[in-house]
Amino acid sequence: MDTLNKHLEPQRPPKQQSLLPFDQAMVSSLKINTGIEPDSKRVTSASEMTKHEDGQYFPINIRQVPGRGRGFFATRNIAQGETVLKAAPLAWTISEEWIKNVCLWCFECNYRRSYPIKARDVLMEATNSARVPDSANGGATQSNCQKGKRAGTQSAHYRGVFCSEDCRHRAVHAHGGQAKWECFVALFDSIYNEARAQKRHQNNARPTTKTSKSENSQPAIEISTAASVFGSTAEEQLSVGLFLDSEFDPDDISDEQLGRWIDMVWDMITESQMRFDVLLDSYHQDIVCLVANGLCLRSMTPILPVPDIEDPDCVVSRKFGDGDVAREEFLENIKTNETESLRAWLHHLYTESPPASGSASVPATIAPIRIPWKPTLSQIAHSRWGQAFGAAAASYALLERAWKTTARTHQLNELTHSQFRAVYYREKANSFGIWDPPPTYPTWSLQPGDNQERECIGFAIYPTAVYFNHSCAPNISKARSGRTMSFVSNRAICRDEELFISYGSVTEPVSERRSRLSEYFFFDCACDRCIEETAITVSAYASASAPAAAAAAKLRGEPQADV
Ligand SMILES: C[S@@+](CC[C@H](N)C(=O)[O-])C[C@H]1O[C@@H](n2cnc3c(N)ncnc32)[C@H](O)[C@@H]1O
Repeated sequence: MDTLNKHLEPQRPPKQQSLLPFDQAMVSSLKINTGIEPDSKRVTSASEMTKHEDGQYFPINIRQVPGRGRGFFATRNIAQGETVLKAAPLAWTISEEWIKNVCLWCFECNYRRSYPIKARDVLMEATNSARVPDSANGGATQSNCQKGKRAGTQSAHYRGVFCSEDCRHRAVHAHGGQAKWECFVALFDSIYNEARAQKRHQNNARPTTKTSKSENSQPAIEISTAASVFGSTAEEQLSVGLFLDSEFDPDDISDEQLGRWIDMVWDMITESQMRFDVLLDSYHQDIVCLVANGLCLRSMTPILPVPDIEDPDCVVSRKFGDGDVAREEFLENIKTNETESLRAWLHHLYTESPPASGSASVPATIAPIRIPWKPTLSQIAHSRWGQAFGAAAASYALLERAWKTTARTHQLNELTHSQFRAVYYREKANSFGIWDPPPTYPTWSLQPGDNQERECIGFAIYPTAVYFNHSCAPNISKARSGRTMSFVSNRAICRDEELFISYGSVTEPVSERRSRLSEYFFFDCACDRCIEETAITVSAYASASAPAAAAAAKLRGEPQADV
């Protein structure tokens, strides 16, 4: 979404993010049980729900929109500057770069010095009752963990901090108490340890396998690995028929088929125990931490009923828990973009700009024609999808190793690739970058250069806020105060109007905006501004390019003539 920003692949992303209509089958596949018992104290009962001072809930509800899935709509007229939603994060992570300077709970950033209260202090508190004062540490205490480290026990790499005891207590409580917090910190520690070990290994061996941040980067997955994965898949797994049929049309393949094919590839990888020696960049390491946090938190929250979007009192219309912000306790309802990303790439593969005669400059996104061909393995591995897939597989490999290490000392069930993917592709598509200084209304405008003045200090998923669709002329702006994200109207909005944020900068020409959204968020933007500007763009070509005009008509939802 806005900052959904930081979700570009494979390099550390510029700006943004993505969701499918809710699928009941997905819920079952998501009943993640990591072995941590649900904490009944965390259930928010209906009686605990509070209303705004004026007795109103947030003035929004969710409706289905043709071509865009679900979206937020105004349930009454909204004045400019009104807060339409305040959301609390369900899962979050602070980037390693800022880990000692940003409070793990309130996201307060102190660039000048590290905060004194360490996440690990909490971890060791229960297991080592004796704590010694540390006069050199601003009055904070030094745990036996640190003493143990000097005594030669396994070194700890996770350096998360809190700005105050209050924040520490809130975080421990939110994670389900001391024992679960210890498990959570131990898991993060293992992730950091694994990542460092991998870095050392790579530096000693072949530094060239590093995931590059540049545009024409090395594939995140090595060609030889890709060949063994995609080779057998492409040749042998005919049930889906991907890549083999010269008449292949990506639109003829259902989500279910694509999903089966993806499942198959993941099964092959895990069954072959293929080792992904891909060095993850810091962005992907952040995402692994976010997924770990999501899996841990997910495992300790009760399975709540899925909201009925036709119900005017559905979950996002309420405000409850955690002060005065809306909080939804589950991830199931969030849209995954796993199959969408594959479909988008297939489209990219099988479409091409029309021939040069009179229409060379028509943007490819609005004038597709099919070119039947079969991509080579190298093309697959080098493709945006191949790279994204490689990064996902390497992320899973890293998390799985860390998970196993943690399971030796903490109660964790085995992690499966389905559980990982269910969280990974939801969080990756829907999380917001946490920018510092925080965006504040009304100055936050996402003009070019805005983000250059800010640091992306981490990522967070706000499940109540994932229903905002994108518009290149948004009527909602974001503002962050601590960990709370507020959504504020930037103009008067009429009852029943859809509410939009922008998933990044909206100042570029229409073709650039649309290809960026397509490339990184896997959708063809169907916002009013794009439709209007595309129609204008296309009318200039209309006489020369019938396919372009037809594509624009398709975009506008008009009946289509054959192209
Ligand atoms: C963060 S989600 C928004 C909620 C989503 N519509 C749902 O049903 O859950 C982003 C996804 O919504 C859809 N979407 C958002 N804005 C869109 C737009 N302007 N045009 C077309 N699809 C859009 C895309 O499928 C995108 O991946």
